[in-house]
Amino acid sequence: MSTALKNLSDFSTANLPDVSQKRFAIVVAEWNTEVTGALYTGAYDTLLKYGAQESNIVSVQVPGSFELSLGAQKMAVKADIDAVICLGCVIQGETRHFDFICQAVADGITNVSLKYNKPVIFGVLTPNNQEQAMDRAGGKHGNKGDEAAITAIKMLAIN
Ligand SMILES: Nc1c(NC[C@H](O)[C@H](O)[C@H](O)CO)[nH]c(=O)[nH]c1=O
Ligand SMILES: CC(=O)[C@@H](O)COP(=O)(O)O
Repeated sequence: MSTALKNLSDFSTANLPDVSQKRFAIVVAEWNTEVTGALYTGAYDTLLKYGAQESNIVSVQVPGSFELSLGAQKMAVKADIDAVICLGCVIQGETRHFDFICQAVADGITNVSLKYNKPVIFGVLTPNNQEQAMDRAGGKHGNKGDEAAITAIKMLAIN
């Protein structure tokens, strides 16, 4: 498997832009809070590590990943928000509900980003089970929250 024993958060941090004056919104789904909380910590700490100011990070919770798109839109519409990071974890159940949520949130977040011409980052895990989720929220495959924060920073370098 392509991800076996691989740290998926092994990304380049060369040539990152100065984001000391940039304002970020982090929108977090409450579902699977053990996972999304770890994603949030990863994203928040990574933003600070690479130059963002605590006072320039706005955090918002939504009930589930399906609501991330509206949460992102409520943040992206604000003139003083430069980038939005969406964090969630949708775990496959017995039915096709998983498919509809994942597709809806991927499409919804993309539409918000294009509508407001701002980075809106898809930091949503879509694992088959809890173990796969934890592996990507600070486990052996890294932290998708870290990746999402770095992605937001890198996108702000594009004018
Ligand atoms: N099963 C998961 C959900 N389900 C809830 C939906 O996201 C949504 O809140 C509901 O359908 C009402 O609109 N959400 C997750 O984030 N993760 C899941 O595993
Ligand atoms: C992805 C989900 O919404 C999940 O909780 C649904 O589980 P199920 O498909 O077994 O109803």
